[in-house]
Formats: sequence, C-alpha cells, structure tokens
Amino acid sequence: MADSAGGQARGAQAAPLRIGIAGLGTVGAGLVKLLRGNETIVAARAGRPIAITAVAARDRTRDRGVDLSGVTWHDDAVALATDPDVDVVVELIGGAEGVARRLVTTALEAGRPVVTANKALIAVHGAELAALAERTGVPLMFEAAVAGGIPAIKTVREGLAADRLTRVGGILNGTCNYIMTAMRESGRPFADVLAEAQALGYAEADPSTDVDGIDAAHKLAILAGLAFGRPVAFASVHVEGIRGIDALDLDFARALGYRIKLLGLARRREDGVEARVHPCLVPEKSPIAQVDGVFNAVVVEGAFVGRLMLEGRGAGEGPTATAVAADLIDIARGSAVPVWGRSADGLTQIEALPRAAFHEEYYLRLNVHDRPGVIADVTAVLRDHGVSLRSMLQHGRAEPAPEDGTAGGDPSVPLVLVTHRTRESAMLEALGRIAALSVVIGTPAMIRIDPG
Ligand SMILES: NC(=O)C1=CN([C@@H]2O[C@H](COP(=O)(O)OP(=O)(O)OC[C@H]3O[C@@H](n4cnc5c(N)ncnc54)[C@H](O)[C@@H]3O)[C@@H](O)[C@H]2O)C=CC1
Ligand SMILES: N[C@@H](CC=O)C(=O)O
Ligand code: NA
Repeated sequence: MADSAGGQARGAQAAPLRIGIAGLGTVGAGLVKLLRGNETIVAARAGRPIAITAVAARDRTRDRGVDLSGVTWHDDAVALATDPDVDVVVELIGGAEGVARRLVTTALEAGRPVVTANKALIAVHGAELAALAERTGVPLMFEAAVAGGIPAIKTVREGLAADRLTRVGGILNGTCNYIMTAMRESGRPFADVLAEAQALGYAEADPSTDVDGIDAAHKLAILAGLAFGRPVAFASVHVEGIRGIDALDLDFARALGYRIKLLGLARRREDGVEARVHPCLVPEKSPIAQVDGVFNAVVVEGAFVGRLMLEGRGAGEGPTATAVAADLIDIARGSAVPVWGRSADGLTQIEALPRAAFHEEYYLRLNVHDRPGVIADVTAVLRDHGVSLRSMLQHGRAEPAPEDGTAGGDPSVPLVLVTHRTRESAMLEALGRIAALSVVIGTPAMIRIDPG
C-alpha cells in the first residue's frame, strides 16, 4: 500500500524516463502490459515514471492486447537509436546478428542506454559491446537474457561480487525442461509438447535453438563470463541438446534413481574453465531434479558463499518482462554496473576446455543382440580403456532384431551400463569400439551423470 500511495506522489513529480521498444512479441507485449499494469509501483521504485514513447515492430495491424495509441511507430527499428524522444532503447527482437545487433550498436554509439533480453547477442558479441558501452559511458543491461524472471545476472555479478566463484550453471532452458517434464510425467510425444511450449511463448523464434541446447549455451556463456570475470568464447562451449533423449532413457533413469535434465555446467579448474551444455542424469532426490516444467534453476558455488540455488520461471511473458523492467528501473535510478562486472579495458575472452578434458560418470544404453557373451564383449572394451563399471541393467522384452544381415535372427534388448568417474577421452574411444561390435545395433546413447 505504501508503495502505491507515497510512491505515486514522489515518482510522478520527476521527468519520465522515455523508452523505445523494438519487438512486440511475447516479451515486448509483456513489457507494455507490465509497465501499464504496475505503473505506480514502477514509478515509485524508479523515482520517476517510465513512459513508452516509441516502438518498432513488423506488423502495425496485429492485435497484441495492448493500446499503443499516442506512441510513435518506427518501421525501421534502428531509428529508435536516434529518436529524440527516446532515452533508453529496449531491444526485444532477438538474434545475434541483423537488426538486433545494428540497433544495439547504433544506440550505444549514440550514447543511449540499452536494455535487451537477447542472450544470443550478449553471448556472441558481449565483449565488443561491453567495450563500446564503456567507451560511450552508457549502461547495457540484460537481466532478462538469463533464466527469465530469476535475477541471475544481478545475483552473480553484484550479489556475489566479492567471492571467487568456482561453479555456475543449472537448468537454463524453460522449453527443454517443459518438454522433458511432460515426456517423463505423461509420456506425451516430443513434437506435441514442443508445439505447446511454442504456443505458451517459451520457445525461441527458431525452436531448434532451444532443443539443440544453443539457447542454454548462450546463457551459460554469459553466466560463466560474469562468474569468472572474463567473457567465455561462445564457440568453445560444448553443446548437446535433448533430441537424442529417448523415452527409454527416461524410464531407465527412473529405474536407476535419476531424472534427466538439460544442464549448463561451468567450472573453474586449475588448468582452465569448463563450459558445457548437455543432458545429465541427476539423483531424483537432489534439489535440481525437483525443478520441473518451465522452471529454471541457477546454481552458483563460491569459496566463501558456498552453494546457492535460485529457482523460478525461466521463460514466458510475465517473468521475462519483470526482468526487463527491473533493468529499466536501475537505469532510471542512475545505477550502472559494467557489463562483465569489471572494466572492459583489456578484457580478453577465455576459451573453454575441450570435451576430452571432462571427467564424469557415464550412463550408456546399448541395443544389443540377446546372445551369450555380449556383456563380456562390451565390458572387455571398457576394461581396455580403463573404464570401470558401477552398475548394469538389462531388462525389458526382447524385440525381434532388424533384418540388417548381422542380426542372425537374434532378438535385441537394451543394455544399460553406469560407469565410475572416468575421462571423457577414454569414454569416447571405448564408445567408438563398442558401437562397431557386431552384437551392438544402432548408435549407443551416452548421458553424463551429475551429482545435481
Ligand atoms: N520468450 C521468452 O520467454 C524469452 C525471450 N527472451 C528473448 O527475448 C527476445 C524476444 O523474444 P520473444 O518476445 O519471445 O520473441 P517473439 O518472436 O515473440 O518476438 C520478437 C518480435 O520481434 C519482431 N521483429 C522481428 N524482426 C523485427 C524487425 N526487423 N523490426 C522490428 N521488429 C522485429 C517480431 O515480429 C516479433 O514480434 C529474444 O532475444 C529472446 O531470446 C529472453 C527470455 C525469455
Ligand atoms: N526459449 C527460452 C526463453 C527464455 O530464455 C527458454 O525456453 O528458456
Ligand atoms: Na534473469
């Protein structure tokens, strides 16, 4: 109550912060609704009203459920960067290149603060944009770019600024988590659940960005850059998505006491930094295994702070608009933090370590002919590469093997193996040989195991 009454009086007196919004899709339209619906609260917290003076979107006629009368329309989004009635440019188009990049660059060059939700842009061009923002002395803010409504950027860059962070990551893509949760809980097909995630506004314009792990990798690269004090070269992040996850793996994971989650993992090691995105088995009792649906989890570990986990909605109109508006409030109040939490002067990128350097426990699922000696053949290869087994599971109905010439009429069965911690280079060599065994049908599935 105090917020609205007292705040209205204080916030309404000062000159408004005038914003221009490029892109009126899920997030853009959500931002208009939030700024209108919470106008008084926002003005009180910002110390002045936040007014939408201009927008740029492709289709003037589309009904977005918001009233834009009196707001200037630009057909060319880049024109927002120099519109004299715009104090802050809000980029909600998306994409690392094209209009979004031109708009942000032009605005920063013109000395205009920018707020963006564009993780692709920050992950790929964040180093040069930080240098540009620092040169022209304006803020470049991107809280919405990582984990939607979770204040992940603020937490890592500001809340934990004093600590030496050793690990950051978590569940960073709402669409994938939504899909895998629905597949696990109701056995619904991948394509149906993906269409639902798109209809709910969770997915990227090209949803392969979500399901192939690229979106989570953009967010991980940003978090790792903030946690370790230098931007991570995006091309060096190891990325795998969820297309290879079979319903069988979800069932076997359950039987073994795990759930499967698409995780982003960045770790500081003595010899460098690991940054990777891939599905992981996590113990079903671990906190991260409970994070389902569109929810994300951001996990951080530091020498002094220990471990913390933030959970919240990682995608969708409301949560993402909240994060964009929080950045606008910071700008209205005059608070600004360097993009990577420190001066961009002389800041060079870190190359993440290659996958051969990873060291994990592994889940392997093979489809094998149901014949005597199969297990001995497979375990002999693992032994040759120094990979030791923790457990093995073989059950389910034997299916007739495909007529591939080598089948010899034997039925096929899934065989699941769980290893002790081992080097990924050894695992990959062993897997290559296992896949070539005549008793193995098709391509084996390999999923890493994380303690969660
Ligand atoms: N949807 C979500 O839950 C979240 C999205 N984001 C990010 O927010 C940004 C926007 O995402 P959404 O709103 O979901 O996308 P969207 O596809 O719903 O909206 C993008 C809008 O930009 C417009 N647009 C495209 N090209 C344009 C151009 N040349 N000029 C003007 N407008 C143009 C499109 O017509 C569309 O309305 C992206 O960077 C996305 O990665 C970040 C966090 C969550
Ligand atoms: N497509 C993204 C949207 C938020 O960043 C996701 O599903 O997480
Ligand atoms: Na966020």
